[in-house]
This record gives sequence, C-alpha cells and structure tokens, in this order.
Amino acid sequence: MSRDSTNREPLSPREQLAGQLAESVAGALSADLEHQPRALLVVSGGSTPLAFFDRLAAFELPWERIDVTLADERWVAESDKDSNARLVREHLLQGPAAAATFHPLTTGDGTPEQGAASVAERVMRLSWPASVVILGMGGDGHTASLFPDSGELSLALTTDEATVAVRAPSVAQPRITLSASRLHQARRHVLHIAGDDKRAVLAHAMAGDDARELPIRAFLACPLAIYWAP
Ligand SMILES: O=C1O[C@H](COP(=O)(O)O)[C@@H](O)[C@H](O)[C@H]1O
Repeated sequence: MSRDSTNREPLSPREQLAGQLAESVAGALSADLEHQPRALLVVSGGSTPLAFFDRLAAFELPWERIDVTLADERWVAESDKDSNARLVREHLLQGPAAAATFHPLTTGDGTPEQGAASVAERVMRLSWPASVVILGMGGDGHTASLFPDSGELSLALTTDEATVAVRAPSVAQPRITLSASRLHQARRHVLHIAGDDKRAVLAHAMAGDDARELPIRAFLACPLAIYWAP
C-alpha cells in the first residue's frame, strides 16, 4: 500500500492504478488539445472504471473542449442502475470535468435496433480520431458490447458503421456498441482491468487470434496499453 498526495489514505493497488491511468489520460487530452480545437475521450462502463473516473474528474483540463462518449451501453434509461451513462455522469462529469460535453449512446426509441442509426450519426459528428479509447474486458473476453455469444458479433467486428445493436444470451439487456472499426479510430488505446481472473483471460487472448472466440483480440494490436492491478 502507498499513500496518496495528502499522505492520509492508504491506496489499494487498484486505486493506485486508477490514479496512474487518470494521469496518463489527462496528459494525452492535454497534449492533443495543444494542436486541435476539441478532443474526444471514449470510456467504458462496468465496475472497473469508477475509481479512474473519480480521479480523472479532478484534473484541471480545458474540459469545455472535451467530448466524452461510451464504448457501449445497455439499452436502459439513464436512471437505471445498469446505465453506463449514469456512471459517467455520477463519477466523471463532476468537479472540473462537469464542463465536458457527454454524448450518450441511447435515444428515446424502444430498442437499440430502432435507435442505432441516429446514435451512429451522433457519434460520427465527434472529433475522431479519439484521443484515447479506454476498453474494459469481461471474464468471457468481451470488450465494449462485443460478446462471444452474440449473433451480431461478426457484424460488429467487420462493419464500417459506427454502431451496432447487440443482443446476447449472456446479458440481460439489449445493448448498443461502437463497432470495432470505430473503436479502432483513436490515437491511443488502453485496456483497464483488475484481478487474476482477467489477467488469465488476457493471457489466453494473447496466445491466439480468433476475435470471435475472445473479442478483446480485435484490439491487441492497436497497440493496446494494459493497465492491470490484482
Ligand atoms: O458489460 C460490460 O462489462 C465490461 C467489463 O465490466 P466490469 O464490471 O468487469 O469492469 C465493460 O468493459 C463494458 O463496457 C460493459 O458494458
């Protein structure tokens, strides 16, 4: 355990990792904004990024020139406990970062199939390439909402469209995901994961090349900076 800058709270390895990733992402956004009017940050949902969001939000950056969107989203209301947008609003768009512009991946449509085209138009208006795409990974090797058991996986791995509506037996809600081709459009790619289980999945992914088995494989050659803690 080390201590944070106030020398009060002991930091867990995951908290230290979140701080290191926040520093790196803040530096990347700052560097890009020196030579472009706006910068785009693509983040993932789930439980892993929360401490990172909290840390990044505190950086003094020209947030009014920063757009934030998600790699994927559950097709639920923003008030839902499973909404990635809710996590971003509650943990990232706080303090200095409240001045950023957030672009959610949902619409008022009943299904992601109905909403995907208008979300794609919204996404394509952003400042690509993104400064950073931060990916997470599930225990099944999924990243964003590219699930091994989804009927839309092949489409999501190959289409030039920006978004794909996804359904998978392994997850409760329908989802929308940025396609692999859209997620590839970034200056920097990061994989942020924690725990020995995910390290083992990543090692398995690195030993093969079939992205339909472990979709994270579609990003291993980006190159991908790996942020891992026990
Ligand atoms: O479903 C999702 O899961 C992954 C990983 O989530 P975590 O809770 O294990 O951190 C995430 O990267 C993805 O964006 C999310 O929709």
